[in-house]
Amino acid sequence: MIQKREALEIPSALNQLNELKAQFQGKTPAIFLDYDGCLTPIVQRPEMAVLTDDMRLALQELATVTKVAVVSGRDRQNVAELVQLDNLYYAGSHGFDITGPGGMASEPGGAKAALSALDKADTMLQEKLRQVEGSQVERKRYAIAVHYRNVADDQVETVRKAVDEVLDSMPELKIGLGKKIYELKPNIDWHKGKAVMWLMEELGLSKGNYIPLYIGDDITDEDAFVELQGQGIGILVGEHDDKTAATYRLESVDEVRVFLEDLTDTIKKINHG
Ligand SMILES: O=P(O)(O)OC[C@H]1O[C@H](O[C@H]2O[C@H](CO)[C@@H](O)[C@H](O)[C@H]2O)[C@H](O)[C@@H](O)[C@@H]1O
Repeated sequence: MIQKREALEIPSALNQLNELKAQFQGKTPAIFLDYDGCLTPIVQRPEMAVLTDDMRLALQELATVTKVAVVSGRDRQNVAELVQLDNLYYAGSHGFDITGPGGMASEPGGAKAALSALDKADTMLQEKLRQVEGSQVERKRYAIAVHYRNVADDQVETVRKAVDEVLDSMPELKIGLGKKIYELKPNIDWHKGKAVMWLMEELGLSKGNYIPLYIGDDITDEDAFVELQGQGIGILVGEHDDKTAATYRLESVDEVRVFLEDLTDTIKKINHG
């Protein structure tokens, strides 16, 4: 039975570090990280969310001691270019498009069939929203984010209506919600949680020596928190509009970096017995 609580009811990962690490039970944590709101703060536009050198260094160090994957709603190529580290795994479009070191590349959710619907929806949305000031249509390979962060409050309904109209004519797609975005995604039972478990299997991490640890801030990260209850650790950054299935929380992107730096030292000790 999945447990969900208010974000403020769950303990801080930094305050309860020892308790959290006890759950590793000698296993090495494999690290799965969301990008926006986790590795970079939420900002006005997607192209402004740039990774700091400090965070990049923390990720680089971590990837020398364990497997590290960025699991993002962004386009996979886009997020890989923002992170700029080639020893990480990247799952883009909410886990539909995955690459990793050594030329690893896979699209395990089977989203290719939705490509032409996404192309059509992209064109329709660009057309419908051209007049809505502040709106932004962000095409990813296997999703479209319609941003309304910079849209006047009384125009947000117009954005939603345009999204619903497009979806009405496209059974291949479904809606997803996020922070000031409506997302159009393939209408397939695949999400970040399934992508995490797929990576655990594919990388041979499910055999008992690794425990998955996922950090994220948004509603789409809940699929991963749900998947990991009882078999891993979920950490929510900040809060979103709903209850969470994560078991710990971190306040901010800065706290994520501090936590990851500590984790690198801990994993070094685990790996050296
Ligand atoms: O799964 P994530 O890596 O967290 O990606 C989720 C969405 O993040 C981006 O949008 C969000 O961040 C923007 C920059 O801070 C912000 O302006 C926007 O309001 C947020 O919703 C990204 O642009 C989307 O494609 C991702 O789906």
